[in-house]
Amino acid sequence: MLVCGVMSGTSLDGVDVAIVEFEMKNEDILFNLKFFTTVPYSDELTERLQAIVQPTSESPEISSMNMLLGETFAEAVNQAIEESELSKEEIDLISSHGQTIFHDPVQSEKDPLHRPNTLQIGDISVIAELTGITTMGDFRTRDIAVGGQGAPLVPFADFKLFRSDDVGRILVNIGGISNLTRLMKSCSLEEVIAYDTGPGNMLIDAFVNWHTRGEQTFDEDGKLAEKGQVHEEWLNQLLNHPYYSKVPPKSTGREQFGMDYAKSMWYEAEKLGISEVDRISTATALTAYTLGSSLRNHVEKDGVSEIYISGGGWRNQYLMKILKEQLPEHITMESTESLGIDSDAKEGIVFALLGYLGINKITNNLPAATGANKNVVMGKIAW
Ligand SMILES: Nc1ncnc2c1ncn2[C@@H]1O[C@H](COP(=O)(O)OP(=O)(O)OP(=O)(O)O)[C@@H](O)[C@H]1O
Ligand SMILES: CC(=O)N[C@H]1[C@@H]2OC[C@@H](O2)[C@@H](O)[C@@H]1O[C@H](C)C(=O)O
Repeated sequence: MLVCGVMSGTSLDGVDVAIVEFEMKNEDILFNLKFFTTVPYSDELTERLQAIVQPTSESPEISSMNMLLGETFAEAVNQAIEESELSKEEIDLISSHGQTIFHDPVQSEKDPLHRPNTLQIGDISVIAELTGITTMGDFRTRDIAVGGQGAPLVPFADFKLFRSDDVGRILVNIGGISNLTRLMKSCSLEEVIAYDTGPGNMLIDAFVNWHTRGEQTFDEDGKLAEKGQVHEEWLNQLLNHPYYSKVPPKSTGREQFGMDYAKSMWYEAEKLGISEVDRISTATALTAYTLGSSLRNHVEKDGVSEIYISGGGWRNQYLMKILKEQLPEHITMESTESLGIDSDAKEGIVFALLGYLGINKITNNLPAATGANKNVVMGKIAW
């Protein structure tokens, strides 16, 4: 079966399209990435989305953006199919994550009418109509409906694709947020541990944007962070954020580590007289330390010896250098490319897999990672 996975992450910079062939062999799922591309959003679209992901955004804008993103995703898929030289008739399914606009998966204790919720937009009916291909999407709500956090969803696919009978592994993705999946040697699905560790590139991107007055949107290869000094005292204050000491399963996003938090950090640093470049170094260290301390917890007690990184953070060489310094020397840290998976394509492949399972009515959530009270088939379909 050929599935086109469509992923648009928290960085709001574009949409990834991965065309993947799947085959079920006994218990194993075999996959073959046929084509991958990233279609960047226009600057205007990124700006609009940055406004829409704020909790103050209004329903008319969100509702209209739902339709516009449906069109954007459909165009990206049509372009990918054309470039891949496959024909539309060969593609059995589009599986689209959508763009997360809001994620609030914990029941409020104060408001009895509040409900755990998550919202991914980019309407699947529009995608199905403009591509002519059956489309699946809106995965997370089904997991929330059974008491889960609706995130992270990647660990289920990590288990299916990377679990080994020879070695314990941790898969890490550093996108806007960082997350990890721990797969002990020969582990069962129930033994998987996975959670968001905290910020990934999100704070670094915001700081670089402000420092360069909008000229740069990220710290290319970590060059700016490398120039500065980590401000240890401020870093220690930042490490007191309550999210880091929460016990998994846990997930986070812009609601905790987005623009409001970045702004409060930036002004706090200004008051403390910390230079802009040192703020970028310290934000980079915050990502490395929080991820590093979570990794250490697992490598030491769970017999893990291999760590594989995906997501844009892999390209931030300074971040990777200080992350490596956090780990015991015998641990190998490589990109998922060494497992045969392009690190940028990984999330697209994962959503193609979740759709492949969903359309075959096979459960595709992982209660151990999301906290759900049962296994369910996530995803809605537009034929
Ligand atoms: N050459 C580079 N040097 C440093 N950082 C980079 C480089 N290339 C990409 N990045 C970082 O990677 C980010 C994009 O990562 P990615 O595409 O994995 O995020 P995402 O999928 O949107 O997020 P998430 O996985 O959290 O949903 C950019 O915002 C940037 O910070
Ligand atoms: C609600 C939401 O979109 N969460 C994203 C986000 O980006 C990274 C992290 O926060 C993770 O929890 C999740 O995405 C990946 C794809 C996941 O569900 O595993």
